Amino acid sequence: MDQALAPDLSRMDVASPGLAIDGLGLRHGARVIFRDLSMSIDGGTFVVLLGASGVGKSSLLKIVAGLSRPSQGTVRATDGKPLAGRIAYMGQQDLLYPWLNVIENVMLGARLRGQRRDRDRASYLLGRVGLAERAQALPSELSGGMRQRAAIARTLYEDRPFVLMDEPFSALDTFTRAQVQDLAAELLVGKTALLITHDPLEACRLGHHLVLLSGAPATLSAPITVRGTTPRPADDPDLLHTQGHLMRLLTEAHES
Ligand SMILES: Nc1ncnc2c1ncn2[C@@H]1O[C@H](COP(=O)(O)OP(=O)(O)OP(=O)(O)O)[C@@H](O)[C@H]1O
Repeated sequence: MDQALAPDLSRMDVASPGLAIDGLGLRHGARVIFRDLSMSIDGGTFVVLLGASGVGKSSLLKIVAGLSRPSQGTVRATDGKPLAGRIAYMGQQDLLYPWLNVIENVMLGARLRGQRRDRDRASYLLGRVGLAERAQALPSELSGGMRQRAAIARTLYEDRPFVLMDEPFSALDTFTRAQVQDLAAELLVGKTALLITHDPLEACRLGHHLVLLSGAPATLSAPITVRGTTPRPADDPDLLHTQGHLMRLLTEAHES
């Protein structure tokens, strides 16, 4: 890729605001998924949320994204402005439009908002996720991992101050996963990000702070802070130490 074509994707001149999650509760029928969850995320920090399957992580992320309503509590941006329109959200389903090719899917947000589409930026991102050759393909012609990479490119294309991602790299092979993690760490510098993963290594490579959701009703752990700049190498001693600690906490949460 010609570097002259690379847009300035990691603008750091304006730091993103933070997020204030206050007293969130959620129930489905008689079942309380969580109650009174609170968390502050400083502007420009990358928080990773982990926890057992079914504990409520996606539900929490959807509430933060404004896609579902909590039974109680609030989510606010720390600059006091509305969150609506400032969030890039990538759910577990890629939600690619089947009738649009890959590059049109990447630029979908601009199309839906009636904005000018930045084809250079979309091409650059597709190159970085290894899909340059598949820009004209339809989603049905892609593998699961390729579809996920297209969805990641679409999320990063949005260039929003708040980025929420639900297991964005789960379908990727080990090598591609590390590459796309590196890209996310690079492009999300300065953004306020909340990412869900089941992979402790991924959490430790990318997160400034790691938070566990566990129990029924679920509660949030105190944040675990990982030292060093991201993306951390997989053999970084601080990373390995934190990964071991995290594994112990996840095992304890599973057994309790
Ligand atoms: N619309 C719904 N109606 C009823 N129950 C729901 C609904 N959505 C989610 N749940 C339940 O809420 C709980 C939390 O689901 P959620 O998808 O948030 O879990 P998760 O931690 O993200 O799981 P996973 O890691 O498997 O994605 C689950 O027990 C699920 O069955």
